[in-house]
Amino acid sequence: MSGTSSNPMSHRTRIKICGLTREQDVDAAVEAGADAVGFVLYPKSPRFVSATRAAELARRLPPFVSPVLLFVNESSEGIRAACDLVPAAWLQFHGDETPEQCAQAAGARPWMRAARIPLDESQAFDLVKFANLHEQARALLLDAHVEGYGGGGKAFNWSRLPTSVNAHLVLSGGLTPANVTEGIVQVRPRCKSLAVDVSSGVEAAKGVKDPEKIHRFVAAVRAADALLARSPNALLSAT
Ligand SMILES: O=C(O)c1ccccc1N[C@@H]1O[C@H](COP(=O)(O)O)[C@@H](O)[C@H]1O
Repeated sequence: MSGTSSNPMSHRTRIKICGLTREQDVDAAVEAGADAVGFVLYPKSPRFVSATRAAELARRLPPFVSPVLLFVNESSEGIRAACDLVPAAWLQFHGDETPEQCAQAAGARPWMRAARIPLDESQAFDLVKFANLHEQARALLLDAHVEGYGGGGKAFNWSRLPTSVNAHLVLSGGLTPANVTEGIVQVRPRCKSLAVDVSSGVEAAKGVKDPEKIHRFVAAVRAADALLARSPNALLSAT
């Protein structure tokens, strides 16, 4: 398995803005250039929306901006019902689901699996093994291991990741306009392609996005893309 930093697919970092609950926040994410928007269908989350509400918000999306339905240990009936309401959605499994449960619940739909990476660096996490276990996932989302499963605004140490992972990765966990450029520069050379996912880092309050932070986040992602276009392995070769 080798890293694919020279892969032209990897030259534009995709952006997902997650935890949307309001029309104006969906519009702000689209207007800023998001490729995907996420709806949290986990009742314990402060960003929870029902499947009906997610469908209502998803109907605002223009072509080629994908809705993502985020589940934490949801029943297969619950997942199926939500998918019926938001037919074009990607699925994000962010709980304790097994690879088999994810694949079975998703059926033909594209899905990604959250890997919850310990903040305590004395605890090991084998991402290559995780990728092999989840080979049917279209992407692996890397988040910090926080209480409540996610949306904790905490970043793990990106330099702990293996130098080469044969998977499409979605970097998340505590990303902000101030740190996302560095996150991309650190992680993109290690994988097939990279997207980033942010929730807390572009909020004014839990479940309420700040359009100005969204714009700054997107600008910081584009700055990383420009940096990597000039020097694809800038950070890895310096370490
Ligand atoms: O947003 C939530 O409340 C949430 C709840 C349960 C699981 C995942 C959740 N959000 C996802 O967590 C990561 C990191 O978010 P943050 O940027 O650190 O706030 C992200 O993928 C969210 O989609």
